[in-house]
Amino acid sequence: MPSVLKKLLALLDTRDRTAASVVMASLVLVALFEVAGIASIMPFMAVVMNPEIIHTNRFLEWTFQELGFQSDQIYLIALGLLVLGLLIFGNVVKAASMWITLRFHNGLYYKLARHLLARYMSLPYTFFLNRNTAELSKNILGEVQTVIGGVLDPMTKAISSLLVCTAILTLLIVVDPSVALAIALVLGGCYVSVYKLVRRKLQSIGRQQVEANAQKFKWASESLSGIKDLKVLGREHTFLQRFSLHASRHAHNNITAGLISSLPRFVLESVAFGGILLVVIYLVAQGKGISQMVPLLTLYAFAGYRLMPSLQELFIAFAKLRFSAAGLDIVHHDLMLGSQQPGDLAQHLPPVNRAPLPFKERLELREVSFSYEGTLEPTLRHLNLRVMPNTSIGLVGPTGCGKSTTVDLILGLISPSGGEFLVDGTQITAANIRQWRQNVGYVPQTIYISDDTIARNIAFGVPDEEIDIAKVREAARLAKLAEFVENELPDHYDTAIGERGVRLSGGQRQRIGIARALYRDPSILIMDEATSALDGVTEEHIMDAVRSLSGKKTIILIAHRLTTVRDCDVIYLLEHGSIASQGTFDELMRDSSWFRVSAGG
Ligand SMILES: Nc1ncnc2c1ncn2[C@@H]1O[C@H](COP(=O)(O)OP(=O)(O)OP(=O)(O)O)[C@@H](O)[C@H]1O
Repeated sequence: MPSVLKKLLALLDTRDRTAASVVMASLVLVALFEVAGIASIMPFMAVVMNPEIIHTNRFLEWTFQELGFQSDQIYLIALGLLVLGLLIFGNVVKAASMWITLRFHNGLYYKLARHLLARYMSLPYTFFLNRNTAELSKNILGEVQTVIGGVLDPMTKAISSLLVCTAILTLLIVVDPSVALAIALVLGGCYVSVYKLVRRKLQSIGRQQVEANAQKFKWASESLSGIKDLKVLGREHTFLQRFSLHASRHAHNNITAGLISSLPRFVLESVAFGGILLVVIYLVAQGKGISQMVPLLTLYAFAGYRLMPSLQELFIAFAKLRFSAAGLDIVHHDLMLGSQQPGDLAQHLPPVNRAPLPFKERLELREVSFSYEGTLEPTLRHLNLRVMPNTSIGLVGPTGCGKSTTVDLILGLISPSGGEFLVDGTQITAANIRQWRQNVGYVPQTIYISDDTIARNIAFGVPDEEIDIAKVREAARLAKLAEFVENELPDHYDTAIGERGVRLSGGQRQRIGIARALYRDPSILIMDEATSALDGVTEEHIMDAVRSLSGKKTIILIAHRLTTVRDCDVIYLLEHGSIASQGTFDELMRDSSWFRVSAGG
């Protein structure tokens, strides 16, 4: 349990800790009012049973005289109203404390989820090559919820219940130490024994729950994103079964945890009821009269009425903490990824606008090697490549030879494990990569389309008020998309195109990708198989547009169809991760047999 507290505290910054202290202070107040409410019942009942006390008790007599009461009856009514007032005010304090707690918990939920998303986004691209994105979404949405609902909330409740229990028990000890001790031992002993019995089980199903939850998210997400293939192959049932397996395990674990949490209540209710009977027998045996017994019994009954739920809440809180600790482990671990501090994320996400890194002389990959994590053979080996500004180069080669990996390196998504990536002699590192990328427009093999309008998809990620519609149109014109958008779509650039662009054809999606890359008028345009989904005529149109940029922009083209790279100034032929040959189209036709065969000549 101390490690849970340590991890939770590590997630809080100074402001959160101050807020937590305010919550704690409010909980102490609640406990004090709780006990004051209970404590005031006994004297009140004693006075009701025997109004003579008003004059025999020095304090009561003093208040009677000082406040000028006319009769015992009026005094009794006033005393009753005072007790009622105390109870009502206690409940007002409780409501205020609940409000403070809710604000703290929900504020922290928002903050942790935001921090976790920011943390993931600040991590290098290679991190995402090894992690399932459905699992990451689950951590941001589900596990952060577990930290709040399963750790912070029960912890607050445990502290509050502990305070209330201690306050009530102190009161009972003041009134009658032996009975109070017996109550504490019986009730406390029952809960502690049950907790000891079930805590391992709770911890183990808690761990299973994290895994079941991750699998649930994964299969739900994969069933829906792969729906087209599933339908065609008729495999919906298999995916549904995979989802159901984990979803039902998740439900079962929840049932077990819920049952374990409420089990002691039933036992304890009988024990407590029996306890009251025992107290009566004990008092009768001591020869106490009814007028002495009623106030004391009222106190015990009321104390029990308050103590039992608090004890039960304390138990549930501990059970929940055990069950949810694994979720906290995940959030704590992932928030610390790549850093020691969870609170410094704003610095990790690079600033949006920085001047582009100058590219005036040459881009150079020098003796570059690269290996993916978990692979035996390096993907790139001693690769040397030079690109001069405003020239066009083509990257060709057999499938799997490392073309996309080379482009990822130029984009700074991965870093070379050997050799150097230089621009005008400056090494590209994490410190200047954002500035370098300001120069680059990139069209990948598969275009990510967001469930949004055409304009927002072209000016991707630009805040609405900053979208330059003239630039959107120009980019669409260059990507041969303008005619379709302006003549065929009902709302033109404001037409929504559905999740992942389901309302578009493959070629249209590809053209959105090209327009997106051109929107900010980059000085370097990198196209990775960007036209392979297009028909020959459209490809020719787009390549015409690309050719019209030659001499004005640096162009790097990856293409399977060698005619696409025909007009490039230099074509690099990659084989097994290094440059096997380079030259113009005609030179490679002359020198490379692979090139000749691929070109069909
Ligand atoms: N994330 C990854 N983890 C491990 N290996 C990878 C990863 N991505 C690519 N590879 C491997 O690296 C090699 C080069 O891949 P790359 O995508 O760069 O080739 P390519 O020349 O672009 O291929 P294609 O023409 O088929 O697109 C391949 O053998 C591939 O299996």
